[in-house]
Amino acid sequence: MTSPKSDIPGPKAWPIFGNILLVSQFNRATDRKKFVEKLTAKYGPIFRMFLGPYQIVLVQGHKHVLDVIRKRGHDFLDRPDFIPGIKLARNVVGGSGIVFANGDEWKGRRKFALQAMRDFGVGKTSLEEKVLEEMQNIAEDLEKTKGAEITDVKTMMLKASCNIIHSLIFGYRYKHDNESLHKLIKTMDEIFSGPGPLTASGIFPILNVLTKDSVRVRVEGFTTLKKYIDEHISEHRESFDPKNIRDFIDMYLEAEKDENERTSSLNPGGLFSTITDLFAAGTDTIATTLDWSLLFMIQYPDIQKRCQEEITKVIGAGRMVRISDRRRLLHTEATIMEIQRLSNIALFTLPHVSVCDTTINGYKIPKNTIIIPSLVSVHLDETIWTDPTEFNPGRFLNNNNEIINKEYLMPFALGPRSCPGESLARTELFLIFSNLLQRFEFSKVDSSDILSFEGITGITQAPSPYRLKADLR
Ligand code: HEM
Repeated sequence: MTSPKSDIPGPKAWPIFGNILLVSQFNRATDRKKFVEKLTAKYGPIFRMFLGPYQIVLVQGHKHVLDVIRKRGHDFLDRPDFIPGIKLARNVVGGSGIVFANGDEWKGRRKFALQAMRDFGVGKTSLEEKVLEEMQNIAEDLEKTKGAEITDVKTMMLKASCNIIHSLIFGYRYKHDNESLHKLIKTMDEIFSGPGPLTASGIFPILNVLTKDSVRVRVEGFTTLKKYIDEHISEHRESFDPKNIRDFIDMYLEAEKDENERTSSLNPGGLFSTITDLFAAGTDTIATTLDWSLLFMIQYPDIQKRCQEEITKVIGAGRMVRISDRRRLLHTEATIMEIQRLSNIALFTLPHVSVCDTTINGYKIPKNTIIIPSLVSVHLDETIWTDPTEFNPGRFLNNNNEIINKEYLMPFALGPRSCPGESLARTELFLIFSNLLQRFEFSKVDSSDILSFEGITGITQAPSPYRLKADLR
């Protein structure tokens, strides 16, 4: 039995198992950034590991990341749907959604989701009203704290981000104290907070027997979620009126009538898995970014004040900030950009796969190699940014206060697999962040509190626990 071969630098790989322990450690590391830094110091910015027979190549630095995701994005278009753990998840869910789909299924569902977001959301007053309603609820939750210590910003934000997706998909929202909303958030967390499919149990699913409890919790979570979604689909089928398309499900039911669409991508399994993907990708990401935002604001009160002064000058206190104000709130916009650059809630893109034999920086990359482009390596690349670890929103503004330097800011990735929720996410982040600063002054509970900006790797890269207080301005 021989070891797997590759001309890309990387640790010694064993027959059959490759570097299975190392890859599992990578996926389970709570500080994945540091984990990768250690390997980079040894093997350089492009290195490989083997998960059993599958080669995984980590790609770092702006030049190579851009090459892989944008310039030659179509050579690295697929997801690793050949990994047994991903196949298994697809069978449990009954379809592959968008995130882990390939080929026509992926194309059809991604196109459909983008269209649905355009029809029901982005750029529409209806979405703006939905986000502002959630913002109003967050403000009420904050007001109730009456300036006392707050330790769980994320849960507060999750209620809002989950409600926005819920409303786009199912047509209605919950009050923030509603039990069903809390249950839905908890179920999502149970399903998605594990280490993902690129682990030992992802290629040898039999190992799941050893981690029975976490698998049971996940399967129970999926069953609960499936029941919830199925009930909504049945209700929608009964009350469906083609003249009044209310939400994402109605749109899907309309498209599903077309035989060609149904046989390719828009089948019932596809509907369930696509809804699951949109919740999974669109809830935690927004809440975590908002969590980081407030952490940065209490660490940098001068920058918070700069945004507040801008908001007061341009809008005043008499009305809420609207999306049409964005072009006039450039300091606030630059601050959000800098928060995204430094928080790196997605350290890496999702795994890509080479669809043909190709190369990266002269290294041979055979077809079906798993590629992990590092977004954090671009956001902290010293050849692009001056003092990359410094929090400085001014780097995104020129002397005329115009936005600059955005081409290397890529929290949503770039290219054909980039985040289809980017416009929705940017709308949510801008409206919630600016309206929060308009109303509240955020500060440390005790001025001697020392805050950590290292982050903890989970579904996304989240801030370490911190406390803050919110006072009405
Ligand atoms: C701050 C918020 C968000 C960030 C930073 C973010 C970031 C990302 C990143 C880095 C990817 C991987 C791209 C790649 O593999 O090359 C991705 C994929 C994806 N995102 Fe987002 N995202 C956010 C919010 C959302 C929202 C609100 C939605 C939808 C409602 C969404 C839906 C998706 C989907 C469906 C994919 C998979 C795309 C595909 O495979 O074609 N995301 N996102």
